[in-house]
Amino acid sequence: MHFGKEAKEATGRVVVKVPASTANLGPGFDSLGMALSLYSWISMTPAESTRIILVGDNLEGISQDKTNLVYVVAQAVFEKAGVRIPELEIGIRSDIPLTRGLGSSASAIVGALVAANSMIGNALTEDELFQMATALEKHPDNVGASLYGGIIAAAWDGARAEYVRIEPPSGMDVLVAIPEFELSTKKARNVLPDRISMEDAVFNVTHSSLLTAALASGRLDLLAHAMRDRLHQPYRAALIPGMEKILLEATEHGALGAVLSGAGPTILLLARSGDSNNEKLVAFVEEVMASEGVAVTTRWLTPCLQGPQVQLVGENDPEFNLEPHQILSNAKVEVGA
Ligand SMILES: Nc1ncnc2c1ncn2[C@@H]1O[C@H](COP(=O)(O)OP(=O)(O)O)[C@@H](O)[C@H]1O
Ligand SMILES: N[C@@H](CCOP(=O)(O)O)C(=O)O
Repeated sequence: MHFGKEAKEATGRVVVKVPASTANLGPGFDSLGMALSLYSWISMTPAESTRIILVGDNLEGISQDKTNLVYVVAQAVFEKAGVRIPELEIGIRSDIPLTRGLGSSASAIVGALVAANSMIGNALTEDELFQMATALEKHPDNVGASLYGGIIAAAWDGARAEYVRIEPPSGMDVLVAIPEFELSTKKARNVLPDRISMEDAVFNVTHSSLLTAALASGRLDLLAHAMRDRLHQPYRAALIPGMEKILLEATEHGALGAVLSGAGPTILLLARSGDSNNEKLVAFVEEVMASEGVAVTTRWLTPCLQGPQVQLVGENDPEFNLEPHQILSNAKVEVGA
């Protein structure tokens, strides 16, 4: 039983920084994921009574009681490890906008798993965390990318998830066009058909395989061909005005490839770093979305090469007595490896 040992260890504060993720990359539905240079932070410490503090503007509507996803996931870790820590002080800050297809839920799940596990001396293995995260999220693409960083190719059979991590090719930047409106993953999965034709299934298997191999071998020239999809994007297009035109025409404006990010509504474009056409690409995307009356925020990101970074703050550390919002609201908060 872990109780005595871990309960004693769980006295300090843990701060975890977790990357956002983009899933599918076009044809790799529920399989391919890439971590992005956009982050959320979770601080966690045992407390006399549970308090959940939300920091920043991106967490509106998130529950602050024991139904909160981060609290629930942390308790699942303690239960699996045989530890009881029912009351927690949790601070959450997220630069990842919610329900936009940038993996906010996966980042919250991975952050909660890693923070809770760090509190109890890493009683669970990384693989156990990946299995738990996949079962919670119901697909391994976002959680795998947030947990391992880089690009992951994964498969889940409902019982066990396996993955291979791929180092992202160098020289590749990521442009995201984030619409103002929200689209929950649940809603965007509900529009998918129960059955597809053999022709479309073959199209996706072949393109997903080519894409995985192209990413693994740095063949950026193949992305435009390989990032096409017939499994989910055509059905989701009706939910995202402007998406179809951007996906069709982005390569004419200098993109290496363009896809729906996760379940949307964010549109993600890959481009060569430092390409002189990159500002024109932004203008093209903004014009298309504006012509559809959709307000978007465009941002350049890069693939994030590492998973969660953990900082342990001991009880005697002066930082321990700061309020979570003081720790997390500092824009420069950087968590060491
Ligand atoms: N930090 C967080 N704490 C608690 N719940 C969160 C947090 N981040 C995301 N969530 C939950 O995940 C939901 C968004 O998940 P989802 O619809 O899959 O979109 P996405 O993961 O693409 O942002 C939010 O509405 C919220 O319920
Ligand atoms: N494979 C999933 C990915 C959902 O990603 P999210 O970031 O939108 O939650 C899907 O396409 O449904």
